[in-house]
Amino acid sequence: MTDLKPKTTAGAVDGPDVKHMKWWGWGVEGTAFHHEDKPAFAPFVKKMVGVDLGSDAITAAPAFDELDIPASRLSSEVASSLSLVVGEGNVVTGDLERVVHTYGKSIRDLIRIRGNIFPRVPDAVVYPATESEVAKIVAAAVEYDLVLIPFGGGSNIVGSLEPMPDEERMVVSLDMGRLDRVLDIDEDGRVARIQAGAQGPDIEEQLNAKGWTMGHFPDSFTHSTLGGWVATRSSGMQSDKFGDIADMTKGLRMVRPDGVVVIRAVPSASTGPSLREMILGSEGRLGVITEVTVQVHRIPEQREILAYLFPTWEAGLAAMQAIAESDANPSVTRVSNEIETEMSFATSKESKGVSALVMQGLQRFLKVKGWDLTKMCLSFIGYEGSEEHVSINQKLVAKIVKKHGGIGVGKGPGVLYDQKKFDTPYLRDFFLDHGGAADVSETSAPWSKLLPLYTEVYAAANRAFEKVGVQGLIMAHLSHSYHSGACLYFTFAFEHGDNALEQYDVVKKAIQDAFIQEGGTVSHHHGVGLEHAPWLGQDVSLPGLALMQGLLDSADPKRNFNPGKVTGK
Ligand SMILES: Cc1cc2nc3c(=O)[nH]c(=O)nc-3n(C[C@H](O)[C@H](O)[C@H](O)COP(=O)(O)OP(=O)(O)OC[C@H]3O[C@@H](n4cnc5c(N)ncnc54)[C@H](O)[C@@H]3O)c2cc1C
Repeated sequence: MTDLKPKTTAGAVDGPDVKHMKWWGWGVEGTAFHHEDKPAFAPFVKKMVGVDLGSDAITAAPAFDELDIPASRLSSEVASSLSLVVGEGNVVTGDLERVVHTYGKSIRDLIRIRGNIFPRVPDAVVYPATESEVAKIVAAAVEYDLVLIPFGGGSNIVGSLEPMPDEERMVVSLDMGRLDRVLDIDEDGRVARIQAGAQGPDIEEQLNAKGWTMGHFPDSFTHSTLGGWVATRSSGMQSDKFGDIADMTKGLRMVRPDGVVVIRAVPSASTGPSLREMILGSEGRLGVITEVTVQVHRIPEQREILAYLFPTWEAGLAAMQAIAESDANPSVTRVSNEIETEMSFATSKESKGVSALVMQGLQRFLKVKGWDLTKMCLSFIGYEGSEEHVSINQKLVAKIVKKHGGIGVGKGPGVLYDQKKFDTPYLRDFFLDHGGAADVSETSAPWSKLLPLYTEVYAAANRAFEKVGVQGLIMAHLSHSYHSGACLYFTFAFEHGDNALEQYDVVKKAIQDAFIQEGGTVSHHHGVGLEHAPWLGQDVSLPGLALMQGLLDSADPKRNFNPGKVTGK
């Protein structure tokens, strides 16, 4: 459990036993990134962005009692009404709880938290335990004209949670964390009914205990919820095999003021415009998702992630496309560009003894083959299923890798990648401590457009770095492959000045503009929130945006449900 004890919160009330991340950053207290055993990391960061990790932290998070948190505006009438529904201990107005529920975890959010920027904070956090309690809170939201913001794990990075700064009405954050159970597994239909507030580890523990897995593993897995995944159209790293959350979601229940929308879990339906699809990605604007029926799979007999190296980024991309076109069916296809590859090696522990010799031998071998090692790209490909399936697929992929000039480097790096995959987010807070800002932007585009898009994103980001006067780093990987194209995931970083938010906005805008200009989408899996809303009209067309706004306006005429998100209105 995260240590959520505030330093000073006059009038704070302890909430129920629901897991939250630390108020100022990613993950749990007491866990942090460090680089003492990674000798190549500090020199890499110094070379790429000029930040000196050897110096003491310069922008550590403030003490909680230094924050200026607007007082709760919850009226005693509304407090009593909500307490009647969920019990007094589950209506929390303490400052710490309200701050934890204000933002997600984007770099904008982290900078604002460290900068003591809290224009509007929820006035209360309410913890329902059942769907009928959710229904009564939804009714209260309409009756008292409250703003209700469903809260999952608070991990989104697009501004999907923050109350609008000029919101005059009372704002209630509806924390779904007590609805965290797998309710039922239909072994014939291979679907499970799961409560929306269940976090990734809750889900997998309960399913694994019965021999099943959902197979949804976003990088934020440890701190995000099923309801949040559905409400943002999330995608996990094994989507090549299991699909995105939109594919996995077969049915759901969503509470609205006029009752519960029930999407039954049938294999496929021809029942007019898809309500299921309308609710996917709705970011709390159409109602509160209480339960989702997802497809599940037997825990595979065998699971392996193998590492490969390609001589260039172009070769790596071409190999991923060829794998997508082939009969192979891997669970993960991922290839990093040369800078991200260098970063991966820089964040590895120093090789010693036999592994150092192997590494040196490999480098000599690749040089003899004519590789320029500064252009080399690291790839991970995952395999899951029966022993036979894994073996056949590894053979199919090996042929494709060879054809594209790559080589296999075995299981070792894949095992490490698999073990460390959920630790990377801690790096951002550490970097921020040292005056560096880092964030991500992701898109998807058809195979034929990926390389031109990649080239333009690089050029646009570098122009933006120059404009704001920083030495910036941008790196990329292909993270999810589809029949028709793939997701490209960019990470950018720079040493920020006093105007970090303005600098960030310039770089982020340059990248998002390039996505749209080059035929990509505004977001492959992070959703829209407030952050991506300015590009939505260009992405879905203006008539498309008007249609979406029409749906939101008619579904929520008084704008009680997370107003402002997705469409910006
Ligand atoms: C370090 C890091 C790594 C990430 N990696 C990935 C990744 O690999 N893949 C990926 O897809 N995303 C990733 N994300 C983004 C984020 O984890 C996802 O957007 C996730 O789906 C959010 O889930 P959550 O439970 O935290 O939702 P929250 O952040 O709490 O909420 C997000 C939105 O969903 C709404 N919502 C939440 N629950 C409900 C509900 N029950 N009913 C209705 N609306 C609801 C909220 O109102 C809000 O609008 C990452 C984020 C970070 C910080």
